[in-house]
Amino acid sequence: RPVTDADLANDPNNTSEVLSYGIGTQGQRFSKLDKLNPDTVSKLVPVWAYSFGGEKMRGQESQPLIQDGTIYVTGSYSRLFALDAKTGKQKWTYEARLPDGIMPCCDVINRGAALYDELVIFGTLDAKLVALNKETGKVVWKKDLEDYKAGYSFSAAPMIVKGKVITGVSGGEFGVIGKVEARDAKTGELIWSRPTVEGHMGTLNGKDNGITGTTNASWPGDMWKSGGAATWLGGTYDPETNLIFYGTGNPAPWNSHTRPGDNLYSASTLAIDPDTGKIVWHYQTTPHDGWDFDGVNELVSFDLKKDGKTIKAGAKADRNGYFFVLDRTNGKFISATPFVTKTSWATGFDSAGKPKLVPENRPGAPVGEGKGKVVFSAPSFLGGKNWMPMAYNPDTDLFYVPANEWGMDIWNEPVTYKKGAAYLGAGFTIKPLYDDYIGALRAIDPKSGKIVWEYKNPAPLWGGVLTTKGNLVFTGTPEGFLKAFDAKTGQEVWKFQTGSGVVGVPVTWEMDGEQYVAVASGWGGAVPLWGGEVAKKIKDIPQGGMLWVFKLPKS
Ligand SMILES: O=C(O)c1cc(C(=O)O)c2c(n1)C(=O)C(=O)c1cc(C(=O)O)[nH]c1-2
Ligand SMILES: [Ca+2]
Repeated sequence: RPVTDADLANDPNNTSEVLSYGIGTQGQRFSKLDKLNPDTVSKLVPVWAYSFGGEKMRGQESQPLIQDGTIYVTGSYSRLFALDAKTGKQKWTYEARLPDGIMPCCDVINRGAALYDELVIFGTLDAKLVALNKETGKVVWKKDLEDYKAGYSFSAAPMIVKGKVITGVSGGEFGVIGKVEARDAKTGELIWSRPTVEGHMGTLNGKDNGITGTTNASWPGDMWKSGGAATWLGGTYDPETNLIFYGTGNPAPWNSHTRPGDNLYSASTLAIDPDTGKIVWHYQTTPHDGWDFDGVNELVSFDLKKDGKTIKAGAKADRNGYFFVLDRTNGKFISATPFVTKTSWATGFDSAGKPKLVPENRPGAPVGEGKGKVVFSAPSFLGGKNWMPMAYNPDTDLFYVPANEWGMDIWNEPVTYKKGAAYLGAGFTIKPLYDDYIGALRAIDPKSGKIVWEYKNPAPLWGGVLTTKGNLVFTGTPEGFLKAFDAKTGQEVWKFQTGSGVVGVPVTWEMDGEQYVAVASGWGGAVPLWGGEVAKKIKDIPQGGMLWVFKLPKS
């Protein structure tokens, strides 16, 4: 059965399939299934598991897709697996032949695929987009997103919007130019391209489509030519406003003293017209970022019911430690509240949506050829929240945010741009803030920003979240568990040990009247590579690479 635009629009209501990253393009990660609930979840049992195999046991961040009885799940090293959803029997696999020179910053991960028509589409670490026939696994088309030798890479799940496949790029740590692009999903032909650094020209149907921003005034000199703002996490799409929401990463280099100004459109959320690639509004969560506070986190559409009104809102739990609520029709700031215990870089946000900065907590300018003043900053550059997606439950009216409590020593160093080389101009060591936990799954009331409940986890949380009509919240832990919580109270109601750290994104669906849950297990991602003292603390977590599938039996 081919996947149509109508199927994708209906994804949040179709409980027998999961056709898109986010369980619907709005990204709520809410399932309408309720057979599994706090009363029945103790009966949830594993039915099969599948090994991603070989020596390639590394970070498995993928969200599986389920269509017509088949599971499509990506694995580390740019691999895609099609499996029979009932039995786990392998239908076909695809493995990208990756060149030696790829430069992913943060492990060899992949976050998932997109389904459209007869195709399953995913991106590879050498910055290519590949469309495979979903029945056979044969390549139908393949396109270069960018030049991997310049530091471009790809790790996100693509998104389908009205017949177009929407993608970003990774590479912010190499001074690439971020961009959002739309291609004809059936052919891969480029329709529009929108750079995310002010001063660069967009394209529409092969013609110039206007310079991004008005001028490059928010960047000094030539700094905009290697300005970063990588769109590495992928976006969400809201059919009600017909807008694509895309986050942008850190400005390059990290050393902010090289680039006085706001450095638009880095560390921002952009609202983009899916038909033309024009930026309709933007909101910058960290102006003139100096801490690697990539603003890529997903903007999740929801109805904000406040003061007797219903506002078409969007929420974003940002790497900088603040939970933002915006009017998604126009980008107007509504609120920003901290969702971690310490935000040293800013004391809050004013009513216009500008951060109240703490200037002495910005790492100092390099002194001559030497490093500048070291500051202790919280959150660390790995963020109050990183890539792992939150979930929103319209019944509890709560967001469930996978947060982390950590800080860093950070300092600046001199740096010059060189194509394909790391472009940071900074050094750092990440440190835990508390002895007993780093990770915290927090239930946040979007009306007040208040934390309604929290679950504390010793290791940093690095997996995505799922919530259900059955009053449950699922997420994984690096200690190896997939866990379920009561969505209203936060009480832990179920757990299962998968054998390796869970940094995947769980999904649920129904087959033959039984509710299923699937999650990928396999420790990895940025923490073991960049986590400093935290990485040392958790160095004994075993590697892995498995898809686990569970169900609630009929009897
Ligand atoms: O600026 C970028 O282009 C970029 C890309 C990625 C990526 O593609 O995974 C990460 C980051 N930055 C990053 O800063 C980061 O902390 C990070 C963590 C992870 C991960 O998957 O664990 N990826 C990335
Ligand atoms: Ca980054």
